[in-house]
Parts: sequence; structure tokens; C-alpha cells
Amino acid sequence: MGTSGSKGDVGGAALPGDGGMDGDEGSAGAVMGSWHGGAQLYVSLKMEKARIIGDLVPHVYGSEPIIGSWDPAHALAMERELASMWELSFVVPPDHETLDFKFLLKPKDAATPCIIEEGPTRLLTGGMLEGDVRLANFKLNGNDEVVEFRVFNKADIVSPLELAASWRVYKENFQPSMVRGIPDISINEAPAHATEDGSGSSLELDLEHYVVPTPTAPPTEYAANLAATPASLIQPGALWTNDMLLSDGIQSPRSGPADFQDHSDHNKAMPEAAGAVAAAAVADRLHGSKEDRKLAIVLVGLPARGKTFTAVKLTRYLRWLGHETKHFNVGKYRRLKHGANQSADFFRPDNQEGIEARNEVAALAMEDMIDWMHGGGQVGIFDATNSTSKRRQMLMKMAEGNCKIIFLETICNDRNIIERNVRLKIQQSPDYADQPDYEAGLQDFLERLTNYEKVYEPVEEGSYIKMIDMVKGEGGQLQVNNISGYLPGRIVFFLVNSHLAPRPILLTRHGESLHNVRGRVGGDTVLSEDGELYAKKLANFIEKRLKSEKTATIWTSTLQRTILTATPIVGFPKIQWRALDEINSGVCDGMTYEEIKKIMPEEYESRKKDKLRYRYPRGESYLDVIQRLEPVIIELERQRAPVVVISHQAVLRALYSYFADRPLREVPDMEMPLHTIIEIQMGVTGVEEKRYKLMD
Ligand SMILES: O=P(O)(O)OC[C@H]1O[C@@](CO)(OP(=O)(O)O)[C@@H](O)[C@@H]1O
Repeated sequence: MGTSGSKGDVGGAALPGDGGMDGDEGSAGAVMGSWHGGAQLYVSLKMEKARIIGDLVPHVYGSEPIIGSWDPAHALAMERELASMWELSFVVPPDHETLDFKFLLKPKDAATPCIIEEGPTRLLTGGMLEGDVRLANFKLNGNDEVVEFRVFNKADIVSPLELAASWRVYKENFQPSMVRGIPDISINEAPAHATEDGSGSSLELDLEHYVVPTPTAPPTEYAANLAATPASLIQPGALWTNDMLLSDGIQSPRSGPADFQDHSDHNKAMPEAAGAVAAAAVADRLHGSKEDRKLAIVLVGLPARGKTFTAVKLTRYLRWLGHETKHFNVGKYRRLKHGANQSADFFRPDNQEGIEARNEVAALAMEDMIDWMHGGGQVGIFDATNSTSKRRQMLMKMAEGNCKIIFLETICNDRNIIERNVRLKIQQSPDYADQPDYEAGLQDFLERLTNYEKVYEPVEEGSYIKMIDMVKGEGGQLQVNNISGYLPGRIVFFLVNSHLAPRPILLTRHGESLHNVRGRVGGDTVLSEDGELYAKKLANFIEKRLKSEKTATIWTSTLQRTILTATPIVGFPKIQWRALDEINSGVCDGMTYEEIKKIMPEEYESRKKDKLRYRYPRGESYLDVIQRLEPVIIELERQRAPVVVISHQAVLRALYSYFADRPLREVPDMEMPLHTIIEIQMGVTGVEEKRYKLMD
């Protein structure tokens, strides 16, 4: 093991069978010194841990000392690359000896519980895994449940010069790429003072050092809705009889013509949204047909086509805009009424009992939705396969006189995406929560899929939107038929611009401004000293956090406290948005809250009473801010690369509430501290959040 050492390096040695490296032969010290010609292999092992299982972290362990010499307690932890992707990367000579190892799951800083993957030892030769080893199976809870994670492996030939660059990137941004607890490559490091500009703006190598807890919030209304038992299932013996259902459904006695009395006094009444939404709502109310004021978005599609995810995104978007919106998941009704582990037989086209049971729960859900609309609800998202024309006719009959139906069909022809959705379904759907054997669950679900495919009839009736292969946000197409009105138009525009590809969005306020120091609102002041220090730290953070991203963009408002905060950031384009300017405090601009209370007590009290709707004289309300941020949300949904939004307290409260699905009433009082970065990771399994506080 020809290695050389230089002072101060940690012990260790290069991988066996090294192609030999220059450098004076020293003890079996670190791998230092210049490289001996020849390209090297940059190997990347990845595991897609699509399901969070406690604090278990993927590790690698095997024969080599650096990966534990087959002692699980000394396994090497994989690094989290994305919300559900874990990675271990290292550099080896192309002709390295075979490395044998296995994956295991255990807490990062504890030896137990420790779950070693099933199957034979894995062999890495020439940087690549031998055999068909794309999956890792783990038996949880002592054999009664098997989870399967996908494994990826890549080996790229890199030259010493590329290694030099990658070494600098790794040295500055993450832990150095290590295989033996020491840099497995090293180039003369830049002199230490280079990263210190004396202002203390440098950061710890490990950004985890800055992570702070996310404030706990009560479950979102969406989560509460999912957990609640539906109204129609609470009163046993619903109004429906089977013959009613089989004759394609008729109006239930309870859901007579909707009463369109004004429910503004209703505590769920939609807040008086401002701007476009208010104008449209008035127009629809005055001119639209009675039933158009209530909208049912009825999803259509085979299982594992992303219907529920689309329903969740659409619900969040419409609620954020101030429309009283609710998601009705028929699968939940079925599980509550008929149990959660129905086999594929329940879904067979020749299973009359199954058909009746499925139509019954669909009608119950539709009945609840219509009742909810009578109570003030405006947009119901009806989430089920609704895969036959007969079922859709039944729903249309129930909607007559109550609401307008728009069918939203999701069609996916990409087998890889379907496979991924199926895997997520088996791992996460309540239908398979009790299914210990992953393979058995997979088979059952594929059989259910076949049963649906036998009877599936694409949408041709009524008003409809077809989303065809739009999941990745690349290409695909959207077909629209007989769609009109403000809200349906907004929905189409949102669907055209949103996709499910995971990418981080970083939200942060500007560095502390002079007005912040003095407690004055609004204005357009420069940064304080602390604010300027934050700007430098933020630039360091962004360089580390986004270095491995191909592209990213920096968005600021047009006020100088955000533009100055963005100045030290290099390498990414910066865009100034007026829409990101702070709430306009009108005649109170530049005042302190105490001065407002003293000089305009009635304004102060009005704002205190209803901060969401209160509008500063010649200024804005939070609802006004939300309305002007709608194009920002659409653009954030459309972006596929990371975006850093440097904006203001009120604006960030409004943007954050969208991603966190918080009700509008909470927006004006949300915690949005200075010098803190909120990372929102949007992906297939929903939205995850992480906060980094770089300084007080
Ligand atoms: O709605 P409130 O709680 O007043 O917060 C908004 C206020 O926050 C401030 C700071 O007080 O925003 P920022 O400094 O982030 O630009 C004011 O400019 C703005 O008027």
C-alpha cells in the first residue's frame, strides 16, 4: 500500500492495490502528495430511502477497516443528498482490488437498532457493483415487514486536474470525499487565511451545525381533514340504498338544490380576498350561474398516476388564494367503511359486490362534499379513480343544481414514473401498511391495477382537463375542454406550471436593516453591521449548499436591504421582483409601532383586531400581499432548479404559509426571524422543511 504521509495528517492508507502514488514513502500515513499520472475513478453509491424509518440512516460496512472490518458498529454513514437520496462517494484507482460490503440501517450515532440488508455480500470491482443489485431489502421489526430501497451506482473516470477541482469543492463545501477517515485525495490546500476575511463570515464545514428546530405548529387543516371521520360515515345507515346507487345514482334527499344564501357570517367564510380573486368572486357571484359558484374538481385516472398528490397541491394553492377548498379522498371512505386491506379481488370488474361498495362510498363522499358546499365550501377536490363513464355520470347527476364539475384526468405513459409511484404506494399507502411482504403487496397492487385497466374509460364527457405525462415538468401536454370562468382558468394555469420534480427553495429575510435596529416599519434603509455580516455568511452558505447544483437563481425585492444582502453572493443570476417588496405600510411608513399607536390609535387597534384583512391607509393588507405574490408562487412551482428568495417579514410569512399549508389566519403572526434560512424541499412525497440560523 504505497502511501506517503505529511505532517498533521490522520493515519490511514489508500485503498489496496493502488495504482501507486508519488510522494516520499512514509509510514502508513495519510494519502498526501501529488498524483502519479493516470486517471482515477470517482465512485458514487446511492440509496433511495423513500420512506423515513425513525432515525435510521443508511450505512455501508464491509471488509475494509474504513468501513468497519465487518463490524456494523463501525459502519460508514452515507450522506443525505436529497430528501430521500443518500450517497457515499469516493475516489479509487480503476484497478483497485474488489471491495466487498453490505448496506445497513442504524442511527448515525448509535449501534442499535441495526438492520443489515438481506442477500449476499455486494462486490465492487472497477468502481462498479457486480450483478443485478439495484435493490436493497431490509427486514424491519424482526421480519414482519420488508422495505425495499433502490440502489444506484456510478463510476466516472476523472483526471488529476478534475480531482483537484473536485477536491477544492468538497473541501469548501462538504466533508472532504473520504474513504479512510482522511481525504482520499488532497491537493495543496489554499492558505488558511484565504477563507478568513477577518469578518468572521466563514462557516463551519458541516452546515448541519446551523440547523435549528422548525417551530411546531398545529396540524394543518389538510392533515386534520385527512384524519377526521367523514360526516356521512358518522351517521350509520346513510340515506343511500344500493338500488339508488346502481341506477347511476340520483340526488340524495339531503342534497336538494344548494342554498346559495350568503354565508359571509359563517366562521368558515372565505376572507375577503383582495385584488383579482375578489373581483372575480364578485363577478362569478353576480353573473355566473348559481351552480358555477361551487366547483367540484373530480379526479380521474388509474391508480399510481399521482392523483392524490395533484389533489393535495391544488387544495393547498386554492386555499392559499383564499378559496374555501377541501380534499375528499374516496379511498379513505372505502378503508373506513370496508377495511384497509382489501385484496385486488375487491376491485375486479366482475365483482358486483365490490362495485356496489365502491359506488356507495363514492356517493357518500360526494354527498359530504355537497353538504360541505352548502355550509360555505367553494371548491371540492374529489379524489378517486372515477375510471368509468357510468361512475362519472352518477357524480354529474348528484352535482346537478349543486355545483359545477370539472374532470381532471391524469395520464402517465412513463413506466419508470409509474413504477416509482407504485413503489411509493406500497411503502406509504394505508392499503399496504399491514402487508409485511413487500413483494406480495406489489403483486396485489399490480393485480388491482390490471383490474382497473380492464374497465378504464378515458374522460370524454362534460368539462375536463387532461394532464398527459406532465409529472416531470418536461414536455407532456395538457388538453382542456369546455373550461370557462376565472377560477377554472387559474386552475389550468397552475396545473400547466407545476410539476413533481424535487428541488430545494431557500427563503430568507434580508440582513438586519437600520430600520430594524430602530424598530421602524417599511422604508428603504441599508443594512446594519450585523446585517452586512449576515450577507457574507449567507453568501458562504449558498456557495456550500448549492455548489453541487448545476444552476440556481437568486430573487430579491427592489428594496436595497434585500439587494445589499444578495451582493456578496457570486456565481448565480439575481432577479429583482417588485412583487417581493415588503408590505406597503402606507401613511405609517417609517414609523415605529409605538408611534402608530400614539398618533393613529384607531389604525393601530384596527390592525391589531384583524391583521390579515387590515389595510394601511394608502398601503396594503396581508391579503393584498398574498394576491400580488400569486405569480411568484406560480413561478416557484414552475422552476426546476433551486431558487433563493431574499425578501421581507410579511412577504415571507405569506410565501411560507403556501408551502407549509398554513391557514391564512395564521399568516400575519408567523415567526419569521432575521438571519435564518428556511429550506423547503418540494418533491413527490410532499413538502419537507429545514431551518438554518447562521447568527443571532
Ligand atoms: O406585519 P408586521 O408584523 O408589521 O411585519 C411587517 C413589517 O416587518 C418589517 C420589519 O419590521 O419587515 P422587513 O424588515 O423584513 O422588511 C417591516 O418593514 C414591515 O412593515
